[in-house]
Amino acid sequence: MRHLLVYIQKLHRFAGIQLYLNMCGMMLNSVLAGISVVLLIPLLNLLNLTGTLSNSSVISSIAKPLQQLPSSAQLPAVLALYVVLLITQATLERFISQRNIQMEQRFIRHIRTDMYEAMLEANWPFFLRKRKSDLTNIMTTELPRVSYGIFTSLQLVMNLVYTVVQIGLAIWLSYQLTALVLICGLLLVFVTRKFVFASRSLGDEMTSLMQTYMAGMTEHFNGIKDIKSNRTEQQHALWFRNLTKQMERNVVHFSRVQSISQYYYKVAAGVFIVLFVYIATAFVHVQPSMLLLIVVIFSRLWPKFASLQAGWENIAQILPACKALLDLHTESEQAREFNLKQLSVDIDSKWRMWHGIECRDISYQYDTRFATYALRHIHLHIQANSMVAIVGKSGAGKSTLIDLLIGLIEPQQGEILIDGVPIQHCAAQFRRMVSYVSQDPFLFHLTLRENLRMGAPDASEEKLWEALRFSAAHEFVKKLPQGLDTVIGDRGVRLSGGERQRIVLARAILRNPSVLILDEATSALDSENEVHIQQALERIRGTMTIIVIAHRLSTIRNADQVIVLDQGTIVQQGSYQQLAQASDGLFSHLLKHQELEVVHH
Ligand SMILES: Nc1ncnc2c1ncn2[C@@H]1O[C@H](COP(=O)(O)OP(=O)(O)OP(=O)(O)O)[C@@H](O)[C@H]1O
Repeated sequence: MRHLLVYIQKLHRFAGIQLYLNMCGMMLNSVLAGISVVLLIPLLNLLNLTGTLSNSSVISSIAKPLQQLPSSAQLPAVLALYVVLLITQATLERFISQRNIQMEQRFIRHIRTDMYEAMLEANWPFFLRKRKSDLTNIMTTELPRVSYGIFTSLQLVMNLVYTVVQIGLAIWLSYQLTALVLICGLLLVFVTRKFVFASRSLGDEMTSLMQTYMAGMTEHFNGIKDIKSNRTEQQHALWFRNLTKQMERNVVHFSRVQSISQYYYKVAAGVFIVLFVYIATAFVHVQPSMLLLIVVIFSRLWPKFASLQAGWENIAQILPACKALLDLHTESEQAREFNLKQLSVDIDSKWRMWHGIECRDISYQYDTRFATYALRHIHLHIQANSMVAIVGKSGAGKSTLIDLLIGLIEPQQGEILIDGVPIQHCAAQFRRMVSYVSQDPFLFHLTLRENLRMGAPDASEEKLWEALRFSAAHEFVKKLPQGLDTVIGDRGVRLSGGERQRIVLARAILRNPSVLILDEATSALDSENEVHIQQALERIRGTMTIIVIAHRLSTIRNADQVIVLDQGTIVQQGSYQQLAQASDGLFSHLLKHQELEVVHH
């Protein structure tokens, strides 16, 4: 419940006076509904149905103003008032429901944006800990459940107010019978409380089923090529059938819980009405006309009791979604690395790195609970505008070192300085000046032009082609039927791996970075295109710092400095020639191995 209250407080802060106006409107509506019931009294009186009761103080105090009118005008006046009341109530209800929807949608947008921006502001370790599908699930499934819960609870409050008003009215008419109804109501709440607990645990189950569903869908469609080429469709279909069966059971179970509790209320309503009539006539001796009024009031009140119960159950069912959303929000806030709104103000777009990057005795562990280090005691200096290559076997720590150098992760020990400034003080600024091309180049489902302009929105057409020429991509782009206007498929799948790499490389160079990082960025290229890119890198050499991770050692022949990593430590460092000549070193071992591979091919 605590988690839901946090969101209701947020709504309170967000909507302010609007929330109270809407609630006042809803209350006014309940009062109008109550008045329309009270109007039945003069109506019954005029129709001579109140009999001896016309002398009662309650009836006469309501009927008195009417007696001022001529007797022939009394019935039309009451009927007209009744119609006016009904129209006012319906108009008010329509107006309030419109205002509520507007407020609801604005608030949903607010919590959606708030959550999305909080995640964008979170640091990289936050994303390392999270499954992407869980984040998608929260944004697509849990968030609407939360907003539904918030407004269901507001509705619940209003129903409570309405119920209280109607109870007050009933007490005024007959406190004995009202007390009896309330006791019956409380008894029913006690009996049906187990349905609220059941709804809560079904809500828990639904949250975890939806997480599994979303994770499964993301994985299966990402790995669809593997699934199809290895003919594992059947296992996946079986998994899917089982999971969806559980989801179906969960929803059916929840609706069964709700229908049982509603059934209890309906049966109880019938039994109680019979009991009231019997007790009222046999023991309390209430006049039939008063009894009729009370039956009218309770026949309106009882469905409200039933809807209060349904409201509780709905809220109990969405509480796990509130907890999941709030936990994620708190976690992303704790992992915040910058303020999105402040970012563009703080960044100096002309900033360049002049001296270089220095690593002083850095060590890094992905999981501090274990004694395994991804990197250990790294001392390193990368001169500004030089070309540095990082080599090593798979798992040696090359990508981890890059993540540290650009401040995506922080070392547990040691420090990294950019032009003498600790990276944690200038990471946002520094990363703006870095172009990073990863092992798995990512393209958005947009046109080639939009993809290229992602990092440089103002780049001219000429600059785009220049960048494409740099990455040896201009010829294949020219051949595309719509050239730069070609929409590239989901993650750019309509392009080959090598073509994708060249487009991402063009995008990286368009930003005119101060530091260009190529993490296996040319691994999918044929040797002809790789030579083109090497020549292009030679041309820009000296104008920016270039850091290259490469398995193909032929590509780093011209590097100023080669760093050899093994099991998280630097085992060799120097120029290509120096390292190649050190025959007992790891580098010449790697070199020999690759020469052998070339001969075999
Ligand atoms: N997110 C992670 N969580 C836990 N351990 C990780 C994570 N990423 C990498 N590691 C571990 O850290 C070590 C270094 O990994 P890293 O990816 O930096 O190596 P690499 O040299 O770039 O390898 P490759 O050439 O295969 O990409 C490896 O032992 C790897 O298992």
